[in-house]
Amino acid sequence: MTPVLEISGLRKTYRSRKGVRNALDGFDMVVEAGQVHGFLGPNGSGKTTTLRTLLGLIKPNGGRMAILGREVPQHLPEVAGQVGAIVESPQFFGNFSAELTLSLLADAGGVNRSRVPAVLDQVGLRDRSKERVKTYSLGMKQRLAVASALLKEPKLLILDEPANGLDPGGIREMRTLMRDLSDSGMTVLLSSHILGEIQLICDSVTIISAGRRVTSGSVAEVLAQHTSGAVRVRLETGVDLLDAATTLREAGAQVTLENDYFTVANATNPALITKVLAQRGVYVSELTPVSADLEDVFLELTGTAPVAGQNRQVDESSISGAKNGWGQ
Ligand SMILES: Nc1ncnc2c1ncn2[C@@H]1O[C@H](COP(=O)(O)OP(=O)(O)OP(=O)(O)O)[C@@H](O)[C@H]1O
Repeated sequence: MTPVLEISGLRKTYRSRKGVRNALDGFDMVVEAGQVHGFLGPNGSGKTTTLRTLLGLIKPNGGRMAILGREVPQHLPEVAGQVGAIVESPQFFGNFSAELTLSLLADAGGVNRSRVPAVLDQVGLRDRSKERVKTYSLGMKQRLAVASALLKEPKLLILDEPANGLDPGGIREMRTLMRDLSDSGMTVLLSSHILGEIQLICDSVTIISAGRRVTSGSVAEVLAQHTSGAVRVRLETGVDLLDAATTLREAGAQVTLENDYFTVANATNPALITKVLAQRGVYVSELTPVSADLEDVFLELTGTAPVAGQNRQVDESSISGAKNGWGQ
């Protein structure tokens, strides 16, 4: 099936009196149909530039982009009707109700007003739709913004930081809304730096750093590729943890002592731990991989600066294997 969104080798250079900045340095991204796709990156990594370029608001310096199989910006007029986007926080008139706001937006966009109650239902604002927008919480205003993007029944919905500034309740509502939209068959591209949320909401992710993709895939794949590599070790009760840790350290392991267990970093061959300890008559009662969360992966990957002028994506770089079982 044709991906809903394909970007390859996208470049954008900003020139100012202070010099030249490569905001996008050969960026690649693919979003498959029906996914809620998280677009993650630290501040200034190029997320907004990517989304604005995709929507024809900025002219790229190179690369290729396609939405629903059509090259953009050349064919943007043909696909624009199938893309809903909120890239900058929309401003609403506080004295208008949500219903009036959406009705006027429907008129302006050539959409039948009969869509208004439907989108109000979709975002859960039907009950409050006759109240003035200035009485709304930030979360409700965000949902109104999403409602405005849903008026034309898009196949692809692009949201830049939709959970920004929301309290936990607002984030939960936004999360439910994203899932409901995805269940209805829509593809959602969500830029965010709220990693826990992305992990909960998204099926797949692309992580960008310094204008390049540093990893992509399903959330599970990304986490699996970047397990912390550490294992947690518990020993039989009564065994001296410090002694056992010293034994492992002497054998070359990186050991961190905790209260009633220790962790061994980069343990590519955990059997080595049991073997070294058993040779000293110490037996392991538990050996568990320490799982990484998206935040660990994000920090690890976005901390790796891409090499200037090198065009390939960072996740295509070769990763050198562990040599001695301790990952060193
Ligand atoms: N109009 C501009 N002129 C010059 N530089 C710009 C311009 N817009 C963005 N940049 C620079 O391009 C880089 C990418 O910015 P962009 O806004 O795309 O990042 P972002 O990932 O969306 O960041 P944030 O999460 O802070 O919104 C940054 O270094 C930014 O300072």
